[in-house]
Amino acid sequence: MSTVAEQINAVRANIRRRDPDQKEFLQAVEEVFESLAPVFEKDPQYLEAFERLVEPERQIVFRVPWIDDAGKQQVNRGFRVQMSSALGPYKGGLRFHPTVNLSVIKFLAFEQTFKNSLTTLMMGAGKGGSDFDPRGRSDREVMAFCQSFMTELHRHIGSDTDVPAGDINVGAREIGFLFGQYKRLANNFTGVLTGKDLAWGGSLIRPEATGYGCVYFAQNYLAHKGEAFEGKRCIVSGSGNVAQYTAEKLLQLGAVPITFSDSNGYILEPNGFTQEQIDHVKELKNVKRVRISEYCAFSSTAQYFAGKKPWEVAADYAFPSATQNEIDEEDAKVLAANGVKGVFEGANMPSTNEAIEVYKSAGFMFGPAKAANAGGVAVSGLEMAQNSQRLQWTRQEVDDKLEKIMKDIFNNSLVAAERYGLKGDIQAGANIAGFIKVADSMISQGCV
Ligand SMILES: NC(=O)c1ccc[n+]([C@@H]2O[C@H](COP(=O)([O-])OP(=O)(O)OC[C@H]3O[C@@H](n4cnc5c(N)ncnc54)[C@H](OP(=O)(O)O)[C@@H]3O)[C@@H](O)[C@H]2O)c1
Ligand SMILES: N[C@@H](CCC(=O)O)C(=O)O
Repeated sequence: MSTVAEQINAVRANIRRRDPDQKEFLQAVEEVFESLAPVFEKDPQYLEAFERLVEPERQIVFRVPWIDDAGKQQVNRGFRVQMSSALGPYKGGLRFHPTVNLSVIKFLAFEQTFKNSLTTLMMGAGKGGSDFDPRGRSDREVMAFCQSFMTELHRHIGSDTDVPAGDINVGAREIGFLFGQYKRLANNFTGVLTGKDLAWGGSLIRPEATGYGCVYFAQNYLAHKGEAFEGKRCIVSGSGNVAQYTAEKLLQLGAVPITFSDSNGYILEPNGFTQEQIDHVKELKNVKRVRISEYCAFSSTAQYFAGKKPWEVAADYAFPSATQNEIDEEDAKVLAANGVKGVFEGANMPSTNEAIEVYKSAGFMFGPAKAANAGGVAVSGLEMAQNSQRLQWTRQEVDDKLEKIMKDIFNNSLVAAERYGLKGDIQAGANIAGFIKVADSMISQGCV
C-alpha cells in the first residue's frame, strides 16, 4: 500500500509524462499541486479528482484560413480547450497572439477552472485562441480572421455549452465580429459570448471588471493587514484592458498609479497618472492601436524606458497586468529591494513559481491571479445571468455585485488556508477553495 506522498508523486509523474513539452501548463499544475497536498492527504478521493481534472474534457485544434488585404491566403491555428464542465457551461476567453499554442491555452483553461469556481457563479472553464497576430492588420483583415475562426468554433459553443469571451488582443471589436458570424451561422441571437456591446446584450462594468476587481481584491487584503491605498505608489504593467482599469480604480481609491507598459518598454509618470492621462492611454491603445511610447508626446513629465520592464521602479505595490511570466525571480528580488510590499496579479500567471518563492520569503502580500483577476469572468457570469433574464442591470448594481464577489473571494481564500493549516497563505487558500468546489462536484457527478 503506497503512502499519500507516493500517490501524489505518481500522479505528478504521469502528468509530466503525458505532456512533457507543455511548459506553461506544467508550471500552472505544479503551482497548484504544492498547495493542494494537505487536501489530498485528508481525502485521497480529491487526488483522483485532480488526476481527472488535469486532463481536459475536450481539446479542439483547427485550421483558420483567411485572405489578407493583398489578396494572399493566410493560415492560422485555432484552439478551444474545454477543461471542465463540473460547475456549469465551459467559460473563458479567447487570446489572439503569436505566442499562443496548446500549452498556453491549456494553462489558461486550467487556471480558469479554479478562478471560475472562486467567483461562486455556475461556470465551468475553458479557454481558446489562435496564433494570429492582429498587430498591423486592418479592421477588414481582423474581421476576415474572426469570421473564419468562428466558422469552425460555432459548432462547439452555445449559451448553455461553452461561452467564450475576450483576452489578450480580443476586445470589443473582435467580440463584435465573432458574434456577428456566430449569429449568421447559427441563426440564433443568444448570449454565446460575453464582453458584448451594451446595445446587443453586453453588461455595464464588464470592460472595467478585471481591473476594478483586482483593485477591490487588493483593497480587502490591505484592510486585513491594517493598510490603505491612500498615497501609495503602484506599478502597473501592460496598457490594455486590465491595466487601464486597474490604474483607474487605483486613482479613484487614492493610490498613485505611476507606470504602464507594452512589449516594447514602459512609461513612467513620476507624480502619477491623472484621469485625463489614463483616458489618453485608452485612446492610444483602444482606438489608435499604437505603442505606449507615443504617450510621451502628450505629457512633458513622462519618461519612456525602451526594452525595459517597470519592476525597476521604487513603489509600494505592483499590479502585473500584461502576460504570463512577466516577473521572474530576478525581477521579484528587485521589487523586494525597492520596497514593494504587495503583488496583485491582474494578468494570468504573471509570476514564475520562483518569483512567488521570493514574494513569500520577503513577506509580501500576494494576490494570486486565480483570485485577484476573477472579477472579469465574474461579470461575464453576471452578463450571462442578464442575458438569460433578457434584462440589463444598472452600473451601480453590477459594480456592487463585483465588489461583493471580490470580498468573498478574499475571505473564502483566507478561511480555506486556515482550515488546512496554512494560515495567511492566500495563494494556497485560493487554490484550495477553488479546487474543493470543483472536486466535490466531480465526485458527486460520478466518474465522468
Ligand atoms: N480581459 C480580461 O477580462 C482578463 C481577465 C482576467 C485576466 N486577464 C489577463 O490579463 C492579461 C492582460 O489581458 P488584457 O485583456 O488586458 O489584454 P490586452 O488588452 O490585449 O492588453 C495586453 C497588454 O499586455 C501587453 N503584453 C502582451 N504580451 C506581452 C509581452 N510578452 N510582454 C510585455 N507586454 C505584453 C500588451 O502589449 P503589446 O501591445 O505590446 O502586445 C498590452 O499592453 C492577460 O494575462 C490576460 O489573460 C484578462
Ligand atoms: N480572459 C478572461 C475573461 C474570461 C471571461 O470573461 O470569460 C480571464 O482570464 O478570466
